[in-house]
Amino acid sequence: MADSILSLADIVNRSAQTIDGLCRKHNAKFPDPNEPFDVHTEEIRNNAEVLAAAATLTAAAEQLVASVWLPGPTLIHSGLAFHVSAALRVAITCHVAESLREAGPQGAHVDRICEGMVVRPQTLGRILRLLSTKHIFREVSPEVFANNRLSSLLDTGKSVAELLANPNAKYENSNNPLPALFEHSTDEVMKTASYLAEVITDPAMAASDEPDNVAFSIAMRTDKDWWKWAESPENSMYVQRFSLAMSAAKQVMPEQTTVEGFDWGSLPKDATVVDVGGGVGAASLALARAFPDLRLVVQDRTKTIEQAWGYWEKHMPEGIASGRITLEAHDFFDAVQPRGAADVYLLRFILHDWADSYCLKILDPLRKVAGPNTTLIIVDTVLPYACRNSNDSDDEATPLLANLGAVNLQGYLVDMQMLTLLNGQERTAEQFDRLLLQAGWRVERFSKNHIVAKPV
Ligand SMILES: C[S@@+](CC[C@H](N)C(=O)[O-])C[C@H]1O[C@@H](n2cnc3c(N)ncnc32)[C@H](O)[C@@H]1O
Repeated sequence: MADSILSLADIVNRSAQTIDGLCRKHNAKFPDPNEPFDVHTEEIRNNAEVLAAAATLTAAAEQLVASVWLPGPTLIHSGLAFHVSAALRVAITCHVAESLREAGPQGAHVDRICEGMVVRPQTLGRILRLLSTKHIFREVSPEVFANNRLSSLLDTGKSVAELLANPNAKYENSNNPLPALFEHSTDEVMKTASYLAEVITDPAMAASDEPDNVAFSIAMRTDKDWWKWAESPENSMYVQRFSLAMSAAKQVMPEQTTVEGFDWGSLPKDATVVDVGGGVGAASLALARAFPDLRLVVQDRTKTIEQAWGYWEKHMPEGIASGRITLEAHDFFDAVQPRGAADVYLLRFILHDWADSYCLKILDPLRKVAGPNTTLIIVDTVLPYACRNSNDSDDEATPLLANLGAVNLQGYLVDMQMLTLLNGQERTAEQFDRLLLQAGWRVERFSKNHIVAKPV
């Protein structure tokens, strides 16, 4: 057997022993995959040392499977993976996780899960068996399914009776935004992704940076870009779901990371931070709470700023009343930045929505008015290469993929989402360096997905 395979198996084994040792040290039980998700039993997995060992184990185990299992079936699994996505959407629309929560640990027969719904038991049973094979749900006995840790994340917390009475309100007043994220991903995002090959082999579409000339345009039969499409009243169902989906996505990088991602305390008293495309101002709110001396300007599209008034009225009315917080409708493609030379321009999850040519249009007005001490802070995922490069200082002897494969897959999947929905992209550090230099900004440092730049 190849040394690399033995070495991967050894990494899996040693990482598992590390986790076991840490669990004993902290007198904790590692979360049982067959029990529903619960923040208390998850605590040990979030311990930094346990998380690091779990990441190494996951990267090694996934690479081991790809190295050992038959190449044909391995590829077929990737080629047909969309069936798992489609099945996941069915489980959500048929309220299976809620039904199985009500059934308890012994589970429920598929006949019972289907009660009150159009779906046929023999069909849903096949769909749940596929998901159980992917460790989402458990088939506890033939045709009887129960929730497990993964499937319980699909539970909105509502009763099945309530959901059947009003299925369109599934996400209203739910504390769990994950089902909305998965339904958004497995509906319009999945349909959109299926046109990627057509788009990148069509000479006109392939050469286009336009956000209204993408796979999404074909899938949703629209000539509007995502932003204008989302503002159309007939798409309000998608937009509500998307807003909730984004609150789930934000859990991965909460506003607090921006409070910690830069030394805001080093700015002069009363420094002005312009949150360009700041949404309703969630990151600005976190900054305003942590640094009472900052003056914050939240700029976004007119419709978003209309919502922002209610948001600030609820969370920090005194900030608006004192003039410390300014809400401003402003199109970031306008040639003039109305705030002039600010101390900081913050672009949080903005550039990944756009192709380079559009990013330059956003960055140019900021560079024109920037003073010598102005700081530009970009918050976006910085994607590593899948190979080692000359800047890497880590262990070259490890057989693991340089980006840890499965552990960091999400960034590359979101990159595809940006490409197909918006003509946007997640970028590598080198791509950020080049783009920002072209716009007249020099990167000073990269730190935890916060890119700090100064005028050239
Ligand atoms: C991915 S969201 C990021 C929001 C916010 N920065 C955050 O971190 O939560 C992108 C934001 O860009 C805004 N946006 C899109 N096009 C815009 C434009 N032309 N001018 C100003 N804002 C725009 C959207 O309304 C949205 O709030």
